[in-house]
Amino acid sequence: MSHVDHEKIQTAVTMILEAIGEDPGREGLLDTPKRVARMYEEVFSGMNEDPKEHFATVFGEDHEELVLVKDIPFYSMCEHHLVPFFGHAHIGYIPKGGKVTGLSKLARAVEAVTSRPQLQERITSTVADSIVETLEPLGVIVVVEAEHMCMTMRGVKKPGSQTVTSAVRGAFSRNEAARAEVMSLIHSSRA
Ligand SMILES: Nc1nc2c(ncn2[C@@H]2O[C@H](COP(=O)(O)OP(=O)(O)OP(=O)(O)O)[C@@H](O)[C@H]2O)c(=O)[nH]1
Ligand SMILES: [Zn+2]
Repeated sequence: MSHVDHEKIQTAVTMILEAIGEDPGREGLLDTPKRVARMYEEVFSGMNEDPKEHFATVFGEDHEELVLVKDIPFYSMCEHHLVPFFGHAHIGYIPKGGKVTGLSKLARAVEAVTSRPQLQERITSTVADSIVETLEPLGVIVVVEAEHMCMTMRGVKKPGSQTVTSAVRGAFSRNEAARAEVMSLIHSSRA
């Protein structure tokens, strides 16, 4: 069963089209309310997903050194304007006690958290806290870099501006050198 109410979205989209002076009955718009409902089902597919569930896959690998998955692309919807913001997430953690998770699970957690109306700060801290609560690592650092369409196509209109947020937990919050090392690795292959 779908987790979104398609009929409600269709009614709302029809009303928005009328409100802006469009004719929802014209040919090009006839299926638009249905399409938008399907699109919202897809882009908000993480509404009922707990990112922590992805960290159930744990390997008993004795690696108490940095694991960094960087440049994880994501798309999300800004909760203030319901327009996209998109960019990359970088996740580094230092496992403890053999609790090493599958690399793809870090990207899956990003997918779960970004697939709902969001704030960039909340994406960043939710991913970091999910890792802390499940893998109990020595440290976690999450960096998110994004462009917000509400700042580019409308409003202040500043295309190209990037918002960078970070969340640091455990060893990374106490150790400036460790933090600096991860930041340089994140940006190492950039032009
Ligand atoms: N902190 C934070 N702010 C965000 C995010 N996405 C969008 N915003 C901001 O949310 C704010 C909403 O401000 P409001 O004054 O309520 O709305 P507005 O009149 O549409 O604001 P403008 O965008 O300045 O035109 C704007 O400053 C957006 O840039 C986000 O992920 N984090
Ligand atoms: Zn916005």
